[in-house]
Amino acid sequence: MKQQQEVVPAIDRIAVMGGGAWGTALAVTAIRAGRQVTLWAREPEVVEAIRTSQTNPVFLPGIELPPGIMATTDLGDAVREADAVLLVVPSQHVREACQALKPHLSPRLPIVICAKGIEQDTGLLLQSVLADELPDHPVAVLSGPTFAHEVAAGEPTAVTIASDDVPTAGESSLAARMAVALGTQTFRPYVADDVTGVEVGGAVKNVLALASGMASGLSFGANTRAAIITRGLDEIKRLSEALGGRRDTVTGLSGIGDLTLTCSSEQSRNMRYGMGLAMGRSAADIFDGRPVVVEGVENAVSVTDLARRLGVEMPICEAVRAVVIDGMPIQEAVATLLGRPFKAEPRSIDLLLPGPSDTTTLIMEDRS
Ligand SMILES: NC(=O)C1=CN([C@@H]2O[C@H](COP(=O)(O)OP(=O)(O)OC[C@H]3O[C@@H](n4cnc5c(N)ncnc54)[C@H](OP(=O)(O)O)[C@@H]3O)[C@@H](O)[C@H]2O)C=CC1
Ligand SMILES: O=C(CO)COP(=O)(O)O
Repeated sequence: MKQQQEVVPAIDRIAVMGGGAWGTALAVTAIRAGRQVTLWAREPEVVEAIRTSQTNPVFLPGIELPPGIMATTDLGDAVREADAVLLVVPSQHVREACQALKPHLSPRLPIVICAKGIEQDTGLLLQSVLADELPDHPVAVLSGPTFAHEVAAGEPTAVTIASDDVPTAGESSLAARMAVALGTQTFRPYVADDVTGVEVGGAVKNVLALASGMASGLSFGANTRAAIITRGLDEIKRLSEALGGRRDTVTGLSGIGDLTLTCSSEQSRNMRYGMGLAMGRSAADIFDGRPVVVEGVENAVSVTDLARRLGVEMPICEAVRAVVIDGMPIQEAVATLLGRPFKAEPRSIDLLLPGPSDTTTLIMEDRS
């Protein structure tokens, strides 16, 4: 008997869950790509502003939104007609967002994780949070070097979209279909299948950006930043491999791409937060009292908890945790980091290095 082939519908109607900077920028992108877009936001004032003035002054000030974004505070309305949902709430709220979404979703509606992080209470990647809460829904992850303002302004940007569904003959993977749905001349998705590697890159780079910001705040220059990026990439690679991610994913947009971006620009909230802390400023002062997500703070805990459990060494992330969670003075954290025994690069090579008792104690200069 001839088997009937499943017809996979094109993705045209997109629901965006989250009216922050990134959710709004992705809604703009989807409109530019010719999609129908409904954006759900918690805040009635965000919805009102998008409807009446085509702006989101709370989270994306200075950007005029294109016409066509339907905004709502009603989740059911947002996803009723959708062909796919972009999940763009902060990482620690992904589980509750899935629980809220669940009663409104049609069967097998694809979900695209656009947040970057690891759940603190469980140490789970967000794909596993979705597997817990929405097990019957295909999942993709969108990540990469993407400051929301630049994306919304239409500046050329490249991203990774990953899904690990195995396409059968004549079908494309979810990641490939999402790439077609969202891609434009200025927003260029690259398709991948290493969901774990892509997720780990996005979660860990936020913690490393705090370190880069702290270094800048201490007036350390380009050498220190390059060291943080390079050795930080090694931390991403180790954690990713321990979780089953592919080795070469770190060289892509969601790895070195996003890490370089976030560790090098004060547009990054994580980098700015680290800088501010090193200059003795409070969180409220750093962001002028605005509601801003700094993923690296909670993720300093989730990343290092997970790494400890897996026996993966992540010294820069550990130093960031010591500062932002345990209150260690930044100078002391830097001294601890630099005072470790010397290491081989790459770690796999067999070099006879002196043990800790032979290692000279490095004295940090006081730069305050
Ligand atoms: N901004 C960027 O350039 C990029 C951000 N990302 C990632 O996107 C995610 C969202 O960040 P971003 O949009 O920038 O953050 P914003 O700070 O701009 O906004 C966060 C949004 O999430 C909402 N929110 C907070 N808690 C909940 C919750 N429990 N349920 C539902 N919504 C909630 C906020 O609403 P409320 O004000 O009511 O709390 C707000 O609308 C993060 O994981 C970030 O790392 C990824 C790439 C680029
Ligand atoms: O993820 C981002 C860029 O890719 C945004 O970084 P911040 O959250 O540090 O602003």
